[in-house]
This record gives sequence, C-alpha cells and structure tokens, in this order.
Amino acid sequence: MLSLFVFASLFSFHINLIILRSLFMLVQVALPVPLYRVFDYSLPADMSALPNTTSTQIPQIGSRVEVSFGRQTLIGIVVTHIAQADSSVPLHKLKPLNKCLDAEPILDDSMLKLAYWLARYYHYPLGEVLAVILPTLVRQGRPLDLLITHWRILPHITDDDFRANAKKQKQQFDMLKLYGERGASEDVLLLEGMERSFLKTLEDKGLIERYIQPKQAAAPVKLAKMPLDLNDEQQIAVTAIVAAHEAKRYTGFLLNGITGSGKTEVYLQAMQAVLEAGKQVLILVPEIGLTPQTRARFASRFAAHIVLLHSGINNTHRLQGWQDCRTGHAQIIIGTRSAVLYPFADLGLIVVDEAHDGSYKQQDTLRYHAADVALYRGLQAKIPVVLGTATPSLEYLKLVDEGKLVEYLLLTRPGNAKPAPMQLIDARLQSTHQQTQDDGARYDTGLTDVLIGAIQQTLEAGDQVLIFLNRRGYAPVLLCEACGWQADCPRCDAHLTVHYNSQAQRSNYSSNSYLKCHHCDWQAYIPTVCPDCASQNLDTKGMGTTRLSENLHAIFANPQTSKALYPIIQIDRDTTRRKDSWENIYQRINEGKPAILVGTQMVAKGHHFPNVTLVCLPNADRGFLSADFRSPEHTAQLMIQVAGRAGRGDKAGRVLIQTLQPDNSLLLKLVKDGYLSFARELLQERKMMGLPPHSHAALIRCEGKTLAATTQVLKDAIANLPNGHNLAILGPIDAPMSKKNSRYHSQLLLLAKDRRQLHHVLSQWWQPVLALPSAKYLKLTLDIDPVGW
Ligand SMILES: Nc1ncnc2c1ncn2[C@@H]1O[C@H](COP(=O)(O)OP(=O)(O)OP(=O)(O)O)[C@@H](O)[C@H]1O
Ligand SMILES: [Zn+2]
Repeated sequence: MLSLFVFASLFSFHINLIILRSLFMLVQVALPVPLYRVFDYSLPADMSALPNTTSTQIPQIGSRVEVSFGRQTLIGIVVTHIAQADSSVPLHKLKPLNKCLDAEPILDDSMLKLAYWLARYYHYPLGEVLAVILPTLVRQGRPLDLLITHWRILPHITDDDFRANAKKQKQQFDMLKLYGERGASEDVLLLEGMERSFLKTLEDKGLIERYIQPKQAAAPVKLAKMPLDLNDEQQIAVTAIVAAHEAKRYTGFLLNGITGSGKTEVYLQAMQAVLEAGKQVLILVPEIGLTPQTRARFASRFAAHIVLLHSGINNTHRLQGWQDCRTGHAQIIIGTRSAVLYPFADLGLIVVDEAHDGSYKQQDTLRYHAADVALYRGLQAKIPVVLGTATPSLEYLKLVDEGKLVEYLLLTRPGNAKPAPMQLIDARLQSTHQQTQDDGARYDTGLTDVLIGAIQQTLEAGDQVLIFLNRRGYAPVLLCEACGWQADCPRCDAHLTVHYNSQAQRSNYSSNSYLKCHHCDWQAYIPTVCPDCASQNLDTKGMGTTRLSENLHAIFANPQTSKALYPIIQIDRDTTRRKDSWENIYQRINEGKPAILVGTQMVAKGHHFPNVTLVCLPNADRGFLSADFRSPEHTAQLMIQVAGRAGRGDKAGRVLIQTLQPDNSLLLKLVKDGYLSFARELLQERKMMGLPPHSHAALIRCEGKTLAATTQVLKDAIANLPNGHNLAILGPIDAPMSKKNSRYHSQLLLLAKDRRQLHHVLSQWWQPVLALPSAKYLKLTLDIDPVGW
C-alpha cells in the first residue's frame, strides 16, 4: 500500500516536472517564408488545449504545427525544442502555437537531415526546402493518420430495406455486399466505381457503416516472370550491386551501358535481391511519357505494390503515394525528379535511369539535381545507388576518375542486336528534294534524296523509320520577303513559331493556325499582309515537326489518291498533350507495321521500338555551334540517344545524319569514335579551360524591369565579395534570352577550384546580397551546379 502511494506521488511529481519544463520550453518552427531562419514559439500554459497533444506532450520534432505569423496563419514543421532562456526573443513577444497537427512526427530524423543538407548545399531557406519536400495537401494541413477507412453493410440490413426507386443506391449496395461482412477499404471501393456521395447517403440511411483499421503491411514481393539469362557484363554489374546491398554499404555505381545493352535487366535483377529482403526500391525516370511503359516492365516481372509518382497525378494520389512510401506499403516506387524527396520506411536501392537527362535538374525554387540528391540519400541510408546511362555526363566521368563512382560497362547488345552504325550525309553537296504544290509552285522539303531513298527502302522492307527534329510546330520563323519583317514575340527575345495546318486555310484564322511564343505562350493570328510594309509576300522559314510531317505526306503519297502510303506519326508536346495520346501513339508504333515516326526529343528517351531500323537526323548537329560550353555535350547525348532507337530488335539498324557542316571536328569525333571517346576529349578541354566539372559553379541570375537595374545589382554583389575570395567571376552579362515574358535577365557565373571554397564564400555572401538596397523589387536566384548557361 505504501509503495503504491510512493509510486503515485513520484508519478505525479514526474508529471508536474514535465508540465513545469514545458512552461519554459519553446519550439523552433521552420515556416514556408523566404527568410533564412527558424521561428520561436511558446507552448500554451495548458498543453491539453492544443489539439493532438496530451497535457504532458510537447509537439514532437518533425511534426506540423499551425502558428500566427504577422497577420497570417501558417503551417510549419517543428525542428528543435529549446529552453526559453536560449531564445533571442523576449518572453512578452513570444507567441504560443495555435495548433499541433500531428501526434507523431511526419518527418523522421533522416528526412530532417535531408532538409538541412538541401538548405545548406543549395543555400535555400529551410522552411522553403520543407515546403518543396512536402506534398501540397500535407502542407495545407490534411490529417495524416495511418489508418484507413473501411465500409461494410450493417449486419441486420437485408435487400428488403430498399425502396423500389433507389436503383443506383441498390446497385452500389450490391457492390459492397460482394465483400461480405468485413466490407472493403474506401480506396478499393472508389477504384471499383463506388461514389463517395452514395456511401454517405447509405450511411445516413443507416444501411452501412464505416470503421477504421490500421493499414496492413504489403504482401512479400513475388517474381511474376522468370529473369533473363544475363550476359557476362550484366552479371558482373548485378553481382557488384547486390554485394553492396548485402553489405549494407553505400556505393555509387555508374552503369555505363550503350543504348539497348540491357541496363533495365540489370536494374531488375539487382532489385530482386533487394525486394526479397523486404526493402523498397526507388526508380527515377526522366519524364512523364516514360512512366507507363516503365511501370509495365516492372509490373510484368514482380508481383509487388508499385507506386507511380509524376507530375500528372492529382494531389490526393500524391498524398496517398507519399503515405505509402513512408509506411513501407509501397515496394517499388517509380517516379520523376521529385520522388527523390519522398520519405521511405526502408529503402534498399535507388536507380536513376538515363541519369544524364536534363529533366533531373529542377529549374526553379529549390534548384536541386535529383541524381545528386539520390547519391546523398544512398550515403545516408547506406545503400547502393545506380546511375544508368548510355551517355554519362562529364560530371560522372570525373567522379569515376576520382573513385567516387564505381563504373560498370555494358558494351554489347544482348542477342543478335548490334549498335547501329552512324553515317554522315553532306547536305552541301546535294540539293534537298523539291516538291510541287497544288498551285504549281515548288518548295523545299529539307530532306536530301539520299535520305528519302533510305526511308523508302526501309518502309518497303516492312520496317519503321524514326526522324528526329527538335522543333515542334510548323516553322520557327514568319518572314516578310519584301521588307525583312519577322514575327517576333512582343514579350521575349524570340521569334514566334508558326503553328499551321495545311488542311486549315491560312487566311481563315482557324484555331489550327496561329503564331505562338514557345517561351511565354503568347499567341497571335497569322497576318495575311506584312504589318510593316503591307506586302502579301509573307513566307515561313525553317522546319518544325508539323511541316516535316506534311512534307513526308507529300513525298510518300499515293499519286492517285494523294493519301500517304504509310502512317506518319508525329510525336511532340502538341500531339501528346491529351492524357491518353502517348499511350495510343505507343500502341500504334508497337503494332510494328511500316510507318514514319517524326519526333522531338520526347522520342529520344529510353523507348524500345523494336521495328525501327532507320533513324534520321536531318539537322541535329546545330548544337555544336552554340555559345554555351555545355552544348556539345548535350547535343552529343541527344544524338546518341536518338540513334540508340535504331536496330534494337532482331534486324540491324542504321543512322543517317544530314549536315551542313560535315567537317566539324566534334561531329566527326562523335561519329567515328563514339560517345565515350568524345566525352573524354571534352573533359580534357574543360580541364584546360578550368570549366565544370573541373571547377564548381554557382550561377546568379537577376530578373527585373530593366537591364540597367539587373546589371547594377550584380555589380554591387561583386563589390561585396569577401576579400581574398579566390573565385573566377564571369559577368555580369545579359542572360542568353535576356528579355523573357517582359522581364529582363542578367547573370553572373562564379567558378571555384574547390567546392568547399565556393560554399564557404556563398554562405557569407549570398544572404547580404539578397538584402542589398539595389536588390529591392528585383528577383535574385542562386543556382548551384547549374546545367544550363
Ligand atoms: N540478358 C539478356 N538476354 C536477352 N535479352 C536481353 C537481355 N538483357 C536485355 N535484353 C533485352 O534487350 C532489349 C534492350 O534492353 P533494355 O531496354 O534494357 O536496354 P537499355 O540498356 O535500358 O537501353 P536504353 O539505354 O536504350 O534505354 C530488351 O528487349 C531486353 O529485354
Ligand atoms: Zn514570348
């Protein structure tokens, strides 16, 4: 009895102590505001007044709280508990929290560490980093219980309880009846076509009830199909990745495999070991067009819970996916860039497919690179990370040289498939093919006879042709032949692209014919006379995918019917805008009948079209002339990726590159010696010039109403650099497209030999730059490891 009393009094003393401590305890909250700091809030005297806390509980680190901030109410994340004595805010100025939204942390320690790392590395405010990490609905405060709603029919209810006129309700009731006395989860029912409003109606009528159950763990992953027999190169790579996984050791792998060498099979077999150990696998893919096909490939191998994360899913699905990753319910996660920021219960492997791809770099707000973040997360979780590509960026080659990435080469294609040889066609020696239009006038098709002959031959052999043209629309320029006027965007330093369809008459302003700026989406009618000199002599210059498709129609038309003899399938952002259009196009191609595919860079990425045996690049080599030092690397990657679509099935393929500069040394090197040798030479050149990856870059951009203002800030910023900074400074210069959307842009590039030195300077310098008097009303951004110029 006595001991019980002692225990009880000790217990209440303990409680009092906690309450007492919480009175002097503050929480520091990261809020989604552009300020480089966290904010102190006190706890209300009566903690139980805070929803989601008990009288003894302090809101946990990693949980969401609602606070008053100025006149606003914001939701932020608790990042630390501090003693009141340690706060710089005087007691009377401290505000109490309004609400605690989570009883448990929604971000664990590793996610918070990730957020701190991102904030530090990209010099971005912590609260805004967290806003990028969290899905919209989480940010807005949606409750995140890990319980799921089930619905079932009440035991005493029978069919007789329905009146005759409630037909739809009866239908839905019958559907629920199929699930027996335990009913089914709301997600399943909604997927089956049940409507939420009906569930509510049936509940209100006392026919069905909801009950809550904890989410069940996913069933162990099973193989749905036998793996292929690996070739030696593949086997060596799989063994190394699995060994790192088994040793619970971080290793960054560069899986450097030529196009069609079976990198995906390597991912699949490495994944198998990881999934069988009960761990999750994250696969990053470049863009939305890829995800359905990729999913199909993984789903046919593994019976597993696969979650797809890309920009096309709505907020509810995104939240669901986020929860599934965090609880471990998701076993295979296939996603674009932002999936690398998701929380995972037990991640065992990260694969970054087509790791060189530009879409892995986020180009606004937090400018992270998903492959770099993947490597950090691998290190954090002690797991292997595989960067797979046929065209590794120079950054990765350098990391291999430094021993920071382990490289495995796949130099052959499995089975009979051989890499397609590349051949140059000198377009200076040959005039391009001319066609006659209805009114008898001749026009240039932009294709040489050699190219047309090869296309014809391929189609007659029953195969498919892919023509790559990285420009959508009809033509990039509308020009007055009389006075030289060109249709330019009033808001950007850019020509307006002509979107035109010969079926729609040019003069009747049909919705198919218009001028459009591809940078700001400004649109205008196509004028019938020149706005400057009133001449009717307006003409288009250059060729986009629509025009090329029309030209091909004319070239390969049946003379009697004028109809094209072969399907001509245009694949670009305009033709794949609708949700299911990519799927339809994909199906048409995979029927395998002879066809001509005309596509922009959308077709370059990872697709497997086994019947394509000829790939043509009528003018893809232009990028070798650009001013951006990264342009040759990116152009070569794109060319090799497109070329890699040829000859992936049993038949041999070939690649024809039509060019006006057949003597260009870069082009010759690429065609003759292949990508790796080409890339090695570029890397050497960058070393000589001290350019990335042989130095580390930060790009500062300034946007404002005049170039004078944007340049001035950057000059002031340079003047503020700490003494002895030891950085190379390029600029300020006008940005490549200095006027965009009626705003002007200047930029400044900082280069450092040593990464730490760059970050050291930035950490002292960047925040004061944002506070410069001349920076008021201007937008300043910092891009660490920029990929564009
Ligand atoms: N060991 C193997 N034996 C037989 N066929 C294989 C093997 N490995 C891969 N393949 C087949 O080779 C084809 C090309 O493989 P995959 O698409 O994985 O190449 P990839 O390296 O990912 O290509 P890309 O970089 O161009 O996307 C596929 O049809 C695949 O099924
Ligand atoms: Zn524009």
